[in-house]
Amino acid sequence: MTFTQALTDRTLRLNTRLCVGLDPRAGAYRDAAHLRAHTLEVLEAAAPSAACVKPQLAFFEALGLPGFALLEEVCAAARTLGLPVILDGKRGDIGSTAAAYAQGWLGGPHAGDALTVNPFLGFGTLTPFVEAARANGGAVFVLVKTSNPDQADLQGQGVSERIAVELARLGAEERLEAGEYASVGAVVGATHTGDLATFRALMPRAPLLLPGLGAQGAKAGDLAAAFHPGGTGAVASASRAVQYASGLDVGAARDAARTLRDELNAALGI
Ligand SMILES: O=C(O)c1cc(=O)[nH]c(=O)n1[C@@H]1O[C@H](COP(=O)(O)O)[C@@H](O)[C@H]1O
Repeated sequence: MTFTQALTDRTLRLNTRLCVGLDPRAGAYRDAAHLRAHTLEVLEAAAPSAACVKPQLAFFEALGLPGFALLEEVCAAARTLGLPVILDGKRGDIGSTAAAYAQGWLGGPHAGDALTVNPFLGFGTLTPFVEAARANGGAVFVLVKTSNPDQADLQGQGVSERIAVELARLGAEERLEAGEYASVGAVVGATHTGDLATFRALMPRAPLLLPGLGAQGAKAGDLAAAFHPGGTGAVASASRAVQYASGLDVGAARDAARTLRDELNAALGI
């Protein structure tokens, strides 16, 4: 099963459109062992409410080599729990370097996972990522309009819509059954509620990743326009609002994930 098939399957089977972000902050823990234990505990606690999990690579890179070992453990645990993995790396570079990123994060041990990708260097630089995703049953989520207020400096609506049109074109190259999504997805900040219907319409076959739920102010009740009827085609993502819902209380993380899942479903009338 490909990443997008697994995501849709879990969304419908568990009735959840929540992506749980894992952004373990070293400063929140006594030591590396504490960080590791808490991160794995949160993953397990939130999993029943999650359609997928999104480790942010920056927080693992910040830990040096032990961070890479922990990332492998997180990915393995997610697989055991049946959770598709989106590696949030926002990678992008000239084509030859992009190929190395694609090999590292969409091939080998990460085959079948998805990766967030930055299109700033041009549409041609997406090719190695898209090819690796297609070859390995994975997916890419390309930044279209990010959740942060500063995005407006460079991401005018015209730019974001141009990216969306290109992603739709790439998605249309794939032969899909009814209800299936392409391996080329898009990141649209959940904070841009007024734009969700536009991007949904521009990219009918793209799975959408909507980050910004919770800590950045986006509300589950405002995101219905990003979904297709039946509640497929998008996942909304929260990191701090789950992992640190109440300090390091794992029960609170479990409850927060459940609540966000339920709020997303309520907004869709599901
Ligand atoms: O690609 C992402 O996931 C992403 C895109 C975006 O536009 N905004 C955004 O916040 N993110 C990531 O989503 C996570 C948001 O974290 P919280 O604000 O704690 O939920 C971080 O890991 C960000 O790097």
